[in-house]
Amino acid sequence: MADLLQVRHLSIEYAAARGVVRAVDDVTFSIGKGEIFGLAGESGCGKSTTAFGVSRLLRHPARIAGGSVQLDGTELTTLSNEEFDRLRWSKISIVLQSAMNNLNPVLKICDQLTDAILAHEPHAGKEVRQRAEQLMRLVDLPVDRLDSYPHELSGGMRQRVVIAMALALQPSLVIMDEPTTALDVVVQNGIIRKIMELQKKFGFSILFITHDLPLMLEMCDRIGIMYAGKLVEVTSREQILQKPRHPYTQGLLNSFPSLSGPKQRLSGIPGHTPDLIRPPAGCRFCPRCSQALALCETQQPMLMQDEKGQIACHLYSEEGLSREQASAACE
Ligand SMILES: Nc1ncnc2c1ncn2[C@@H]1O[C@H](COP(=O)(O)OP(=O)(O)OP(=O)(O)O)[C@@H](O)[C@H]1O
Repeated sequence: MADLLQVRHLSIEYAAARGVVRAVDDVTFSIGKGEIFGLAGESGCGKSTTAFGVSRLLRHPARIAGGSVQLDGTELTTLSNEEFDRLRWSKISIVLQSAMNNLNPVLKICDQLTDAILAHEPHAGKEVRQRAEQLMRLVDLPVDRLDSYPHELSGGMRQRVVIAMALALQPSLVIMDEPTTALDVVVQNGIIRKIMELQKKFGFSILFITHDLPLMLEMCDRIGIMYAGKLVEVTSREQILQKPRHPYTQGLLNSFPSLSGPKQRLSGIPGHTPDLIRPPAGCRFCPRCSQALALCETQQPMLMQDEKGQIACHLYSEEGLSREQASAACE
């Protein structure tokens, strides 16, 4: 699968009163054309900051401290705001959890949809209303709701409008950060089914962020697991379901009830995430890891590629294994 998005060694910092928070640290991943890629990890691990970095939504005190983000070969981090505005909605769009509350309360839905289209296609003219009607049908909303104001729609309907807006110009990448979290489960299911249907129909790629790991495992082709600003494992849904490798991925999976199979006690992960202003010198997960080697305390594992995906863990590195064997031989 050809890559659509390439994120390379991306680092993002927040200048906080206590010091510099490196919320995203040397993160590298790619998303193929038509692929659904998920980012998972505990609260505060840097998922949203990564998504904001890719979609150029970072605001002071955040800044990109290094790395590159390429969309279809175009470097996004160095584009001027005007240049990026031309790509927003037409190549890359974003659906946030709070987006349904950010619709302009004094504009009818029709005006919000047509404004989005006209901003990129000023000559769309009369057909723009028809395009808005098509978009409403696309997300299963009654066309007469075009003449409603946002407060006249339910939360689920407003989020469908936001999804329609995100798809209005047929972007190649849609970033979805907790797109259904604020909605009840039934409405949530309907919207997720709709997103999947539209993704199949139009073939856009998705960067999907959610705390709902079972949902992510259902939706995504590949998943990146983040811990304390670092990517620790990137692999296929099948690999994660069958044999998660990183101890953190294993812990994360054990924190959620299984979708199938017998009921099991959830074990969770003891301890808490480190302070990102002063992260541990070695592996950031080491203080919470039941499988840690001596090396893990002092040396940060690199993200390595192998046939199963990418993993940053000394349990899978040659150096980690050889030291382990050497110390076992001494005992
Ligand atoms: N404005 C800010 N100033 C300082 N630190 C910030 C700021 N915004 C976020 N952070 C820190 O950056 C880190 C990453 O936050 P981010 O919101 O990206 O994580 P997340 O994984 O998306 O979390 P959640 O799942 O809760 O949304 C956290 O440690 C957070 O405290």
